[in-house]
Amino acid sequence: MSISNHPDYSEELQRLNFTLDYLKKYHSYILKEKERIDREVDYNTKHFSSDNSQQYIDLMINTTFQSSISQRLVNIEKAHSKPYFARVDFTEDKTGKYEKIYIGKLSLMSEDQKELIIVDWRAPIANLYYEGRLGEANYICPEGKIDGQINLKRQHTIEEGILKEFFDIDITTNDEFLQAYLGANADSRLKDIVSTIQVEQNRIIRADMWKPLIVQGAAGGGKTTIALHRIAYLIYTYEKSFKPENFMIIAPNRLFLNYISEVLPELGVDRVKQITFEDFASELLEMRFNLKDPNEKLSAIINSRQTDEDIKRKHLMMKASRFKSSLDFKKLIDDYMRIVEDELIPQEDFKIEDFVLLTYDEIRRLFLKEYKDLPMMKRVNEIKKHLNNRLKLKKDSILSKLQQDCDRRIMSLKLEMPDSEERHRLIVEAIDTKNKHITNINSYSKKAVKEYISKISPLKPLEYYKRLMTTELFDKLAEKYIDKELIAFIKSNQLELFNSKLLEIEDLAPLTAIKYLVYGLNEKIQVKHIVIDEAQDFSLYQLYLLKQIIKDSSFTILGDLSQGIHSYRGTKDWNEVGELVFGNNCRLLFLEQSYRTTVEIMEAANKVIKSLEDPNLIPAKPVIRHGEKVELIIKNDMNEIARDIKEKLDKLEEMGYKSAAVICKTMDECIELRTMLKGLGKDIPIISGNEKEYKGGIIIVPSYLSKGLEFDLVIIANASKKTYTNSELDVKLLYVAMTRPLHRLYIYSAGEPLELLKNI
Ligand SMILES: Nc1ncnc2c1ncn2[C@@H]1O[C@H](COP(=O)(O)OP(=O)(O)OP(=O)(O)O)[C@@H](O)[C@H]1O
Repeated sequence: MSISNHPDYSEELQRLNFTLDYLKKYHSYILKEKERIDREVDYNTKHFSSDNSQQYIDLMINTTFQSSISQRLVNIEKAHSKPYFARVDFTEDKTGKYEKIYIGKLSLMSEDQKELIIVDWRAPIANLYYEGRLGEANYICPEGKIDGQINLKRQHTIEEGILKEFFDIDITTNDEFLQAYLGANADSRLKDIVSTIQVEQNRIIRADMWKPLIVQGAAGGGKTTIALHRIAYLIYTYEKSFKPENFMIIAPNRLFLNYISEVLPELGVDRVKQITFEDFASELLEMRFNLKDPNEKLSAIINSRQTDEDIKRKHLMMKASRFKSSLDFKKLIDDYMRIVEDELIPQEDFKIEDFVLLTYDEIRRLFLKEYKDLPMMKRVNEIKKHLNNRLKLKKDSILSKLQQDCDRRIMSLKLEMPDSEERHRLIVEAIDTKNKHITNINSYSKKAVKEYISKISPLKPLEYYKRLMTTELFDKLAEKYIDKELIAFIKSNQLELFNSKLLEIEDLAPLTAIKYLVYGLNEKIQVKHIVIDEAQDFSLYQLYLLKQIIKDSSFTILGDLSQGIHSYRGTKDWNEVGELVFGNNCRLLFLEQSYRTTVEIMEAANKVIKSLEDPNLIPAKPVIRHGEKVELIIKNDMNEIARDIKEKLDKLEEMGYKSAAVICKTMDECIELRTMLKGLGKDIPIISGNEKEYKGGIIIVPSYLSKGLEFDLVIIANASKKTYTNSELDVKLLYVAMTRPLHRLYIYSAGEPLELLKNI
């Protein structure tokens, strides 16, 4: 039925036109306001006088206002094309008031401030749309729980300000809206999902900010999307207490950051810190470094063409990585820092001439006990204050003691010796000696503290780390955790890295810990809530460190253990994270439903991951969206496969798809296949992980770099027995690759395929 025949059509049309008119009026009002503020800021900046404190305050307020009004203007402009996406009619039990709530991405009040024309999706009342069903419902707002009845739930499709469709629903689950959304093609950027957020996702978005939250989410469960919506929600809810700059999302690489870059602006939020762990560590360390590509290690581990020597080295590499990522390594660093701490203060009293002002024991007590909670160099600052105070306090009494000693000496000379030249000489000598002491003390006291403190010479964090990792000290401290072979391997590997002026990702947590313990945190860092995506690849040490150093910050940690392809250094069990990082004071929530792909593809991927028989790896439940069966195509060699892939990709548009990825296990295989395809006249770029932007279209990508991304169609280039094994890592890589497509999955095999694929 055409919507124009719907009994409510004219009401809905009228409402839309009214809203659009109102938005236009509001837009020109805000624009005028913005122009006024711009003029004021401009005037105050040009005529700024540092003596005028009121002017300074006005300027500060107006500049803050300037940026929020600009954001508001952008949001209003965006709302012109789609001012709202849903309506909920709600009758409040207590007052009997019947409200028609239109939900959009921003809130809009009527001029008299009496009516909400659009309610922001993040407002408490909007929760009715996400969680409530027709009939009895309630929502929680600052005034408490509001009970009532939902009389209508309606979804609207509005494009460019034109009402295309609307339909009524009960629960916001697997409805037509969601189906239409999921059936669409993959973009080169992740998109917002405000109109189709599901109940399990909504609970994560709206969970209490102050309780650390860990989310185990299936592939395609919406973790990344939800992480960004949660940030937008928290910024809205805590608008009065925090600025967007206080929120930070840590993502695996810059390509991924680019992929997610449009969601927050779409949600009307900007200035949120979006960063990789490497870049954040660089900010914390206040230093630049060259990082060895972590994927190089992974490539070496997963390379299928290996000699016995390679295999031995690979095992050592994994063990070394696991140790350097563990909390045992944290303990080792703590032990080391205790040695550093012990050596830092000079083993001498603080004195002037022979007068002891503060004993070494007293200084040591201040350093190790009194100020033990401060970073070492901050403790030194406190000690400096003590030394200065003690000097001020004691100097006069030292001087008067010298005077008294001298007077006493003169008196006794006078009593004991007859007046003689000798007595005169001795008296003059006593006075000279006293005066010399006084001059010495006066001049030395000016620099005494400085001199004492200058004997404290801390190294730079990297120097401390090098000292530990390349000397006997490491053998001594590490022997209680690991064997000699591993100690030797770690040291020689570390030396190689230092000689090439490189660090590896496992070095960043210990280095940052050293910096933090010796110097403290960069004070410009003002993060209050940290969201970590793909957190399964974070080590316990990394998570522990973030929790330790950003003390009053709260956390949302999202990941999927089934995709833990760096599990030799990453996390294998969320309960362990909960216990060891958060002392069990956290919530663990699950996203079991997968929205990305079809039932057919998800079922095939589940069969693969289930082969690991790990109870921590929970299979994903696909949303009911059917598609073509997964095709396993066996060819004789890669040349045949390349020819077939070319044919498929040539038909991409014909099949109605926009994006496709050819996924190989390793980078070497990508390069090989690319050359073959080029020889066939098909030039496809390879994603190497260093790109700053993903432009969509067709790409070749190694399995480990495809994580987090999605494509309409995916081709796994070669899942033969020779390429993949049944090892945990290989199975997870295959699982990651298989869960990237939205619509179609082809798996090729040169020769016999991996056994566990045979029954898909
Ligand atoms: N409620 C929803 N409504 C519409 N689309 C959704 C919903 N939830 C997730 N999606 C879509 O599902 C896809 C997967 O989302 P996302 O990439 O956030 O998941 P993920 O859990 O991070 O996946 P992975 O771990 O596999 O990388 C995206 O296209 C996203 O838009």
